Amino acid sequence: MLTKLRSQFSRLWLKTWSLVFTEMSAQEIIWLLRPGSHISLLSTRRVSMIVSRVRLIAILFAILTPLWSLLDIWAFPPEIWHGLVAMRLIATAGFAALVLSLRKADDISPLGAYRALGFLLLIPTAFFLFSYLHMSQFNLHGLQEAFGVGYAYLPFVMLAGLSVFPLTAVESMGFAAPMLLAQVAAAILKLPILDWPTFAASFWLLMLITAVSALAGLSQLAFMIVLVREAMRDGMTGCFSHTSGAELLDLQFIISSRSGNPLSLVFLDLDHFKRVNDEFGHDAGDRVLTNAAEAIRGSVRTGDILVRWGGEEFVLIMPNTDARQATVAIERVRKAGLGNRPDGTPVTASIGIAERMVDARESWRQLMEMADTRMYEAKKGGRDRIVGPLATAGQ
Ligand SMILES: Nc1nc2c(ncn2[C@@H]2O[C@H](COP(=O)(O)OP(=O)(O)OP(=O)(O)O)[C@@H](O)[C@H]2O)c(=O)[nH]1
Repeated sequence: MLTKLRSQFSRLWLKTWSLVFTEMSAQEIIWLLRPGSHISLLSTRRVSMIVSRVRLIAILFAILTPLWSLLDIWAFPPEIWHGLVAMRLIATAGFAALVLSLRKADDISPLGAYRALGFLLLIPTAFFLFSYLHMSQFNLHGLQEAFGVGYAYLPFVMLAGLSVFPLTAVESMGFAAPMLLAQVAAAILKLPILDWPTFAASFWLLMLITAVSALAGLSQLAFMIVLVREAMRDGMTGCFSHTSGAELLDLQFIISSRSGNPLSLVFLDLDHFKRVNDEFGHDAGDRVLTNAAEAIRGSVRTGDILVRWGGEEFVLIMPNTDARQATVAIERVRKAGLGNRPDGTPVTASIGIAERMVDARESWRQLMEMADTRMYEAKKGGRDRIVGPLATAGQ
């Protein structure tokens, strides 16, 4: 029942937003809804953006929160400002602790980013509740009342602040919910400043601000998704670019080491490619490259990752594939062909294969070096052949 409802909601979400974000694919629009299926490159960029913004806001608040005490001292009698200043100092310590905990932002996980953002919002939410509770014990008039009402605006500021984070719709709702509940709690505590008509009006406004913030967060995320997609792919061949390929390989190496599953890496360098450029021109060379990439992709599993590593060099990352399986797959690629040169002769490649376990490599760079060395062996051995950890397969 719940699954059916969820899939119906996803379909409705897809239909609605594909009218707005026309440049995004169906999968990318689902990424705007919830983070579950985000690709790792998007996750890492999002985590670092969330964390750096949390850090910036926490630094600002760690400075402004104690400074505001001067106004409290000026506006309120000691019995009120004593409590307020004490709470401000606790909040400042919280913000400072948050900044310190985010010093090493490089190795923060998505969960760590959630925790940081949650903590950033928790401090003012708690401050709002306690300050309101504290001030409700006093009868405020004139300027003091104006200052007191000012405290009631804190949830508005916090909810508006959510808009600076590239959050999915589900995340925005999740982070806004405790602040909305804090507002409800403040009303239930029957605070003197907040009567029911005022509460209803302000709650309505809070909901509107939440919706606008969520929309702003979604737009940021949409922009980020498009940027990541463009940076990820090599525009000409459609393969993963060198940078994203290196990140994906790093991730696959970690997954493979943890799970104990094999990971094969294939280095393919097209043979005598310079001659195509020299004899038929650069455009013909580009077509040969695009056709070769297409041919490789067409002959391997969908889970395999094809990267354009350099000019006429391709790297194929094969998760859960041992050296024997990789050799079989690459033989299949060679058999299917890599397309033709403009003169009709088949395109060939010198291929090096390395596998994490059988080659006992400790990092993806070592594995890459091994595959690269073997590719050169294949070149030296006469080209159009595979050199792998098991055997050398020639023409
Ligand atoms: N058309 C085209 N050519 C490129 C591109 N990137 C690199 N190249 C060319 O690829 C050629 C690679 O030449 P070499 O490294 O000498 O290799 P090769 O001619 O394939 O010879 P072997 O690798 O030894 O078989 C150079 O001429 C580059 O200019 C590209 O995007 N498009």
